[in-house]
Amino acid sequence: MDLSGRYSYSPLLRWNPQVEEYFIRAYGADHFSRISKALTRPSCYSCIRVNTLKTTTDDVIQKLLAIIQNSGSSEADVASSVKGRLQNGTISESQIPGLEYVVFVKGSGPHTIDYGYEPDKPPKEVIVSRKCAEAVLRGAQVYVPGVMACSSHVEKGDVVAVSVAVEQPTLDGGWGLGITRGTVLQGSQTDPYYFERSGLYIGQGTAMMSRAGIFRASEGIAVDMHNRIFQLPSFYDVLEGEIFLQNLPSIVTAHALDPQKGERILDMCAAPGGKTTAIASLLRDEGEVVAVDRSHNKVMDIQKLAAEMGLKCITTYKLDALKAVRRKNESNDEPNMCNSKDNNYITSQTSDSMKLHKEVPSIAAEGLNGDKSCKEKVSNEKGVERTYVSKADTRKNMRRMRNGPGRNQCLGGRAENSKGFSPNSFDRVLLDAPCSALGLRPRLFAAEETIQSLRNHGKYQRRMFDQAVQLVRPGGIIVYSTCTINPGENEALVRYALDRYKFLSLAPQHPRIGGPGLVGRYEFPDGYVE
Ligand SMILES: C[S@@+](CC[C@H](N)C(=O)[O-])C[C@H]1O[C@@H](n2cnc3c(N)ncnc32)[C@H](O)[C@@H]1O
Repeated sequence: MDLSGRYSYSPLLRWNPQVEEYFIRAYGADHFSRISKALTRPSCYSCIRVNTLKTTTDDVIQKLLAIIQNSGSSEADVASSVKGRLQNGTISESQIPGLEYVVFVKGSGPHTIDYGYEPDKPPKEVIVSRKCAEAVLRGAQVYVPGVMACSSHVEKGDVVAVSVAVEQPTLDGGWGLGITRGTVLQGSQTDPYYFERSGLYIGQGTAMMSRAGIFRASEGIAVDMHNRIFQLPSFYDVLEGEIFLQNLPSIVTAHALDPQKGERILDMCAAPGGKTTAIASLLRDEGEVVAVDRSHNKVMDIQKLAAEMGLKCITTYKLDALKAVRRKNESNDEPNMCNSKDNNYITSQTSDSMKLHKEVPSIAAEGLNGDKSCKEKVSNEKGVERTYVSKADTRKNMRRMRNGPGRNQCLGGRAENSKGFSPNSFDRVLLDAPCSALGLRPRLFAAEETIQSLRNHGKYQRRMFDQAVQLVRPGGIIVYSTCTINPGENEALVRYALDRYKFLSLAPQHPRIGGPGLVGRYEFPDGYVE
């Protein structure tokens, strides 16, 4: 029997049938099929944003080359782990105008792997969960919790083939993983998911524990992946504070916002802070970036990243972006709504500005003729005075000062609560909205999203956008971005914004990477028109 197809990597992404039909209608069958296939693979480039406040692009390239060559670098330990993965890699400075501080490192793949199959002597195997496999495809190792099943008699040091169990249809019409953790594999067709795992082999590795150890331990590396389908460099812990690994569309999003020194910027859904720190760097740390997120722990992550990158102009708050506009009775300021009739906005829309990057589409909505009054409020000081802190929070803070940090404040820091901000109080607002994330890759399963769940994302995003519009000053800029391919969360939001807020218009964006956005309409079976 020819089993070369079985021990290969040729996944087919599963979608909810209605969602698939909707995307095919939006993109066309061929284009959607290419998108769907591309989503199953990692990007062949790693993208590094250089922290130009601490170092230079040339310096980073030199250091990375030194690490690869393992030439007396103080990061020798890391070097040895990076080296193997970078042998085929090339490092280059971005040629995109304005993005000279971005470095690309090329990976390779997909590679064909010889799993050593011989008739009647199948290789020893490990099955991992889908999430684990997606991480492995991005360059991670196989950690103990990700292992679902393992051949009998696997000992430490054995070479194992690694495949993935992807969700399958269940009898009740849903999707499930019908495999019990700890299952013993026989290498035969009676193994769980035997046929379903055909074409889902993601590489070969060395078992770091015996089979018993893998299922007894609660943490640690189970399989050291030495032979991968995709070889991507891993820069975990390398040049900390000097570089930040970030997808190119995220870097472009910060550029689209075009922050200017001294401005006051709001990042409405900021954690873990990738775009916040990109904006602060573009400001050269001069101005104020107010970064909010609704999760306390995630706000702490932003603080940690800002400290690591040496950025001081970032102020963080825990805040629900749906309540980002301070209520009138909590403010002394008279709200100066930017949609008041007195504001004489000019709407200019060019077809050019509809060319949105698909992975992270963004619009810059600009009121061209607004007043710039909020500029003078900007300083490099923390913007605590601009946010309302309740009496309860003040009491809590005093208690904390007396008693020291609580369990959640183990870093010594804390996330200040905010009750929101005054209307028109920001020069620019980034709304990097929570979304269906259907543009993130590699992805091995996509059928969990339904038409209804996609529509709910859209509703949530529109409510957030309604807040963003109020917070930006007349003449200011809003950038909206997602990491999904769902037009209902991208182009449809842009349509909503322009229809509902006549004073908004699309603004040019630099740099512009990718093609134009989609134009059209879709009528759902329930009559809903998008
Ligand atoms: C796409 S991620 C943001 C990524 C971030 N901008 C970056 O570049 O690192 C979306 C974030 O929105 C946050 N979020 C979701 N709902 C929120 C809400 N109602 N208010 C504030 N943040 C929210 C999530 O906690 C998550 O961190």
